Amino acid sequence: MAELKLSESRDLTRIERIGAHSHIRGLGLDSALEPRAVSEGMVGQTAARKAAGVILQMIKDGKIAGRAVLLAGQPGTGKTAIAMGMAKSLGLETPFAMISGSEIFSLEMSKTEALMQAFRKAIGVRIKEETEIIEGEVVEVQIDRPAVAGAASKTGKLTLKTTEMETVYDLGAKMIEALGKEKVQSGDVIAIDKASGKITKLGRSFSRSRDYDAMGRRTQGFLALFTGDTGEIRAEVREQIDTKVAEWREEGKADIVPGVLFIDEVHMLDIECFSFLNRALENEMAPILVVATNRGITTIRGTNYKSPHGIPLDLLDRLLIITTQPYTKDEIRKIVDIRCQEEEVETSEEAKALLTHIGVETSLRYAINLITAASLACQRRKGKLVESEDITRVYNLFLDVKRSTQYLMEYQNQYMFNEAPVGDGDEDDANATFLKVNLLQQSSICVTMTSFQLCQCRIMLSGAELK
Ligand SMILES: Nc1ncnc2c1ncn2[C@@H]1O[C@H](COP(=O)(O)OP(=O)(O)OP(=O)(O)O)[C@@H](O)[C@H]1O
Repeated sequence: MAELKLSESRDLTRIERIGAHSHIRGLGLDSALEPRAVSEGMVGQTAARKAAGVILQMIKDGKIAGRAVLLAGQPGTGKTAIAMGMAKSLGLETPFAMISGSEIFSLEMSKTEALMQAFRKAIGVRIKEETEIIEGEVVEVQIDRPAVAGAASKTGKLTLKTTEMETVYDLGAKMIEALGKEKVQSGDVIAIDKASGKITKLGRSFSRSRDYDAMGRRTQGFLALFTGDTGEIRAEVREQIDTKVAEWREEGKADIVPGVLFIDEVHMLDIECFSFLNRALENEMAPILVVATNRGITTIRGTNYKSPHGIPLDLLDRLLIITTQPYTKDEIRKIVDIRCQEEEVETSEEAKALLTHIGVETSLRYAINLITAASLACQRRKGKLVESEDITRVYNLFLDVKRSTQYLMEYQNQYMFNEAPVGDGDEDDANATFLKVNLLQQSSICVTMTSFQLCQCRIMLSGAELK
């Protein structure tokens, strides 16, 4: 029974979720910030990765505040992947906060408060603490037991050996208790924090030649984010925290570490938020703002004006813009390879080639999504290697956007509230134009599809043209 439980719990702990970007481990740059073709899970997109690397260097140097970067590009061209790469390269010491533009509308607080909290999450305070640590190998612990129980508190002696010398320390009741709790015995290697009396067992000494620092002074740093996760924070509380942090900075007890705030889908913000961002970036403690969008020229939310990416021109003017480019077939193939590995799906070369073809004809995301689904299809037929037939099976089960749109166009009359262009005759209607453009874009893709699909597409196109 006990064995069963053990194996059950072991299985449970082995479950690891694989996210859309879990294969990204950095930006894949060398020490001269030159992008390697395939590195740290990153493929291609070299110009954008290099530009992101320069920003990263600026962040690491800590010399700039309030810079903002825009990652702009078509859907699925790796904008979020690059932002994740930046986050991974920064390491744990630099805060990285990530939100999606739409999140700020769904929280129980004002939009600007939500943005303010996101900003503060991306700013770290490193508090420097000088502590005295004694580290060494325990030679002997000697505890004097009081003659009558409870008559007086315990005392004792601890002999600690370092490379240079052996030192005997007098022990008080607190230290004796701490040694007991850690079950410290002769031969253990321990560290004692003199200020708090905390004892940490580092291990056992096998050879007595190890080097230890006795009374070494170390700077212990920790990062405390001065933000709150629960509801609105009153302005006074925020001010009090800021005053305290300013005091610590003056006394040299703390450093401010501006990190990175990444806002994905930035076009979802509205004019008030954009105005807030303009202002917030002026602050000397402001983090680096990285925003991403896949929108073209579109309406700025909250206004009737259109602007590139739906971002007001004054904010756009402050942004360093990095564009991402569509992937080549070869790059898609490499990303498919990496994802198959990441999702632990053994896939035949032929199946990978088919996935690549699908990625080129539909979208990279769709191709990636088919990997795990195809692996399930493979398991069903008790196969060991995902083959083209598995890919074809799931390709027929799950539609990509283009085939789904085709289907919609065909059966639109049977749907509720459809606003498709057929028959309404209004040339200015935005939806109609969008769908028409969509249809026209599909025509080139359909050519490579089956003759049945090609025929369907022609019918639809002629329908759109007829109107
Ligand atoms: N250069 C790359 N190297 C490795 N994987 C990538 C690369 N670019 C994209 N991917 C992967 O492809 C998928 C889609 O990319 P991603 O989500 O980054 O696109 P995006 O540009 O943010 O798209 P959208 O505009 O739709 O948000 C993700 O799983 C991502 O990790």
